[in-house]
Amino acid sequence: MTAQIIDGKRIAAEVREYLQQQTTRRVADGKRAPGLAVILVGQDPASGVYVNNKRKACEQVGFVSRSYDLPENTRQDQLLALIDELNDAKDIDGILVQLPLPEHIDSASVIEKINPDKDVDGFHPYNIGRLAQRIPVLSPCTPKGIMTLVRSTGVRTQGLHAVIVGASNIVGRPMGLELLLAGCTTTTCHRFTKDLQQHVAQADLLIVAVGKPGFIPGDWIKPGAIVIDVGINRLENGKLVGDVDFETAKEQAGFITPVPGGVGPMTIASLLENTLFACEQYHR
Ligand SMILES: Nc1nc(=O)c2c([nH]1)NC[C@@H]1CN(c3ccc(C(=O)N[C@@H](CCC(=O)O)C(=O)O)cc3)C=[N+]21
Repeated sequence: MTAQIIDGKRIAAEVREYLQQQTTRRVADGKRAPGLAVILVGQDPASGVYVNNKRKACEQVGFVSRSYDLPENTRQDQLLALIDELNDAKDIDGILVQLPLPEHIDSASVIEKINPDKDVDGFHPYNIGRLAQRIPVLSPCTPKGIMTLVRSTGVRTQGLHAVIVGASNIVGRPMGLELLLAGCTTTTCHRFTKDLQQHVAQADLLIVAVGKPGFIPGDWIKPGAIVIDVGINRLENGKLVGDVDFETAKEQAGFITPVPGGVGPMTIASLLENTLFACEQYHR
């Protein structure tokens, strides 16, 4: 069996097309375009690439993007003051602070400072709490994008056994909530999980977000499973690979996302969806 490739790049482009139409309509109606502020602290090269992709995507759909590139030695109180200013800015609907932040800044305090109505990353405890209670919400972009990718397969999610490998704040744990709400039976595996292989083998839907190249070998995967690879690992030869061994996995899976061109572009499309949602809900 050879898996169908879930083309995240194409699906993300379709989402952006829709958002662009909505934005054009808003502007034609005399309303302002959605505005996103993107804050990057320090010079991490990978973060730089992602942040530029976000800014480009914003402009492409007609949103206004405001960029803040702050030096590595920015103090926490300076960053909090900037967030305060953006919380009050009438033309800004979304505030994104790229993670990870430098060691001397406490990310939790920064995330909690963002007005939950402008928290387009969906990381604020208020929004995570709302997600847990199934109240419509700004939800974390990567899990949100993954739900769009899973829906694109046409497979009904109710009753599937979903196994998530990785329990981070930004992917694994909110992913578990999304899948639970979609009617899956969910298992979340993490560094202390015993016999990971046995859990992976049970997965009708497998989500892997650990950040280790080729961490899941193809022969662990249940035949016909939907496999979503969140990892983005750059090898020494410059090649980008996921956490799943793609070549062997595609012989087992029913559907699989590639890296690059899978979850990454969808994460950005979901960020734009959240920004339009924030604009329409809260700052008409
Ligand atoms: N506050 C915050 N929000 C985030 O959403 C956030 C973050 N911090 N920190 C880092 C992670 C990672 N992330 C990606 C976004 C796009 C691609 C992406 O466009 N990937 C391309 C390849 C990009 C490349 O060439 O390196 C692809 O998979 O095809 C990847 C990763 C968002 N994150």
